Amino acid sequence: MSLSDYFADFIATVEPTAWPDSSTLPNVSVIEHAQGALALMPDTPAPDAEAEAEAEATIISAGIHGNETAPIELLGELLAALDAGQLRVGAPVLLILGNRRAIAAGRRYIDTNLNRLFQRDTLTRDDSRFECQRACELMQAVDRFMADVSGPVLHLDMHTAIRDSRYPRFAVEPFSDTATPEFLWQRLADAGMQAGLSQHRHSWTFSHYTRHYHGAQGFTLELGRVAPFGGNDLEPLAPMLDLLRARIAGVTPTASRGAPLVRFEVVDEIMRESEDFRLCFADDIANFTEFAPGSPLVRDGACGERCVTQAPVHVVFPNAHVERGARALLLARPVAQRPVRP
Ligand SMILES: O=C(O)CCC(=O)N[C@@H](CCC(=O)O)C(=O)O
Ligand SMILES: [Zn+2]
Repeated sequence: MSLSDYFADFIATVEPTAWPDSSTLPNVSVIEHAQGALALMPDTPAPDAEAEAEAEATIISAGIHGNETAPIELLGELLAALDAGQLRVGAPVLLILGNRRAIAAGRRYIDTNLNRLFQRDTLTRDDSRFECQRACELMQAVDRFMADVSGPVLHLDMHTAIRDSRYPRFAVEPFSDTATPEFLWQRLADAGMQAGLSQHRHSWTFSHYTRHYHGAQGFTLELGRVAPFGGNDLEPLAPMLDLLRARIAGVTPTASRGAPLVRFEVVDEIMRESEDFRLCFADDIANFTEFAPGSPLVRDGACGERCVTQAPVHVVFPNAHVERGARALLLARPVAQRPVRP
């Protein structure tokens, strides 16, 4: 069975799909850590993969939100290249397709937002909601992969945003006590990312999981705007595809040096507290739109109106339709840029 067929079956079938014993990839062990989560472990790592100062193993995930199709198409490109022998596995990689039922239905989620559930001890297998079951499986898959690899790991969890953005491609850095090394930010810039947004507190997303519990480097990557399958412009994502290919091959990416990311940090977040909740600005504003002090942001039946207080803020991921108690928008401010060395 090819990798492409395996993942296509995984989305299409309601029955569990098992990875057959015989792998079609030469010199690579394929291990199914969960349905839709395959580890590719090379018998002999590429020389670069061991020499690199950066993380050698990679977790590549797509489809955590079912309607975010560009990342699924990128994963499809990687699978096709692996199947055709055009891409060799030179470093361990865990390939994950997240929310099978939501992908098949073309929806963000079925029962609840999968990307808020990656927290140990709060989630149990007894919670029958589809995404709760899936989060348990994916956490276990990551734990198993991490037990098999040595050295640092990079997790790239690929998404697309609901709305336009002043920076169409941006990386969200989960909260952590340890800083992301500068060379990794530059790797993302080389891969066509335009901005970086650092979280100010735990958010229990998938990339936060690998970072928080396993000390991996991890990012949520926003790769443009949500579109149906076939409606994505993959051209601006070509440098990202190059980075993913290089990670799998265990080689240093050859991409040209991209402009440094514009860096932001989250300073606050606003939760939806009641059913009676609305945004005080047009529903179609772009991510990173700036609001001046005094501007009203949201009106909530439980908490009243929230306005910008002191300095201007940039609004990211505003969404009045999230579940009650969930994050409805992030407020961010620019981080002073370090001088660029020639
Ligand atoms: O456009 C939106 O409002 C959401 C796009 C998306 O799914 N973003 C991720 C970001 C996760 C993070 O904060 O790291 C999400 O909301 O899960
Ligand atoms: Zn998403």
